[in-house]
Amino acid sequence: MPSPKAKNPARSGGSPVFGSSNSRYDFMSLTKPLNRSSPPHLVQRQASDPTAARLRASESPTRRRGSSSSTGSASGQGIAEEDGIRLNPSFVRVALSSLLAIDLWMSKQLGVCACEDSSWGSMRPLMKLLEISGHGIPWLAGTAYSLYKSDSAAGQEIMLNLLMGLLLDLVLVAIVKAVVRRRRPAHNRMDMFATFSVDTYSFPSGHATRAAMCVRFLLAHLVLAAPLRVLVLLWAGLVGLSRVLLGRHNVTDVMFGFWMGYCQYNLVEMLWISPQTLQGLMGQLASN
Ligand SMILES: CC(C)=CCC/C(C)=C/COP(=O)(O)O
Repeated sequence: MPSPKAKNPARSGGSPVFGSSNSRYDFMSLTKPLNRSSPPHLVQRQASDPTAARLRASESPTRRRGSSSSTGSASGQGIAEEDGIRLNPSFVRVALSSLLAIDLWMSKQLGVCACEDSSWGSMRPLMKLLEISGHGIPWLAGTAYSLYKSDSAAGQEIMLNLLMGLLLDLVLVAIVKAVVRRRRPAHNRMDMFATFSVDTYSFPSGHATRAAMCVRFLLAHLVLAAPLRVLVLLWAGLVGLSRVLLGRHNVTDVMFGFWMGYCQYNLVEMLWISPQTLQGLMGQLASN
């Protein structure tokens, strides 16, 4: 993830390319030539840098092998061979770096409601309303209340499983956020209510996972008229979009979040607690 710190050289010019240092992605200049005395993590960055690769190609092992014969240095040849390996940056790494660069650029362009004086700052209250509609607290409270109020076994079963799904979502998102540790976009104003400490991180968007999982859940278990089904889908899409417009997330955080939430629903189905399972569990608890 791009370091939001002003130290970042690419903020003041140069093309954004990513490298990972301490699990963080930073900008680096494409225009700087390869520095042989670079620390190892920078050398690693330069390996994924196509321009740097071109620069290195101009001193490729074949060329240097010729020049090394003039110097006759065995160690020089060793370095050339070593560099020969670095000259083949993996296509996946380059593609990933480019994707991340596009992601950062797009997310910055789309963060038009990040603060009141942003270009679409007047839409911020509406975006924050969408944020609240996808927040964990109203969903947990609403589901727990419906479970409590439900007087049919079928209704209780559905609400219990939705509650379980919501809790599972919180745990899984917290694990991924803690592992990936991608910082929120620099233009985000951290004024969200009721967050966990892992919510300082942005990958994946918890709102997007919850929205995707809940939408699948509701469409599968509630009998809704077609216009309502469309509305539910639209709501999820808008929650995802609002995350980027508010500057809370990069586009990939939300896209991955939607995918993760979609998959989480499969997990909820696999772990489905039926009245029989519940009775069995209760029986086991009572006998222990
Ligand atoms: C306090 C509870 C129950 C949930 C926290 C919900 C929350 C604030 C998630 C962060 O969402 P994003 O990752 O989309 O910003």
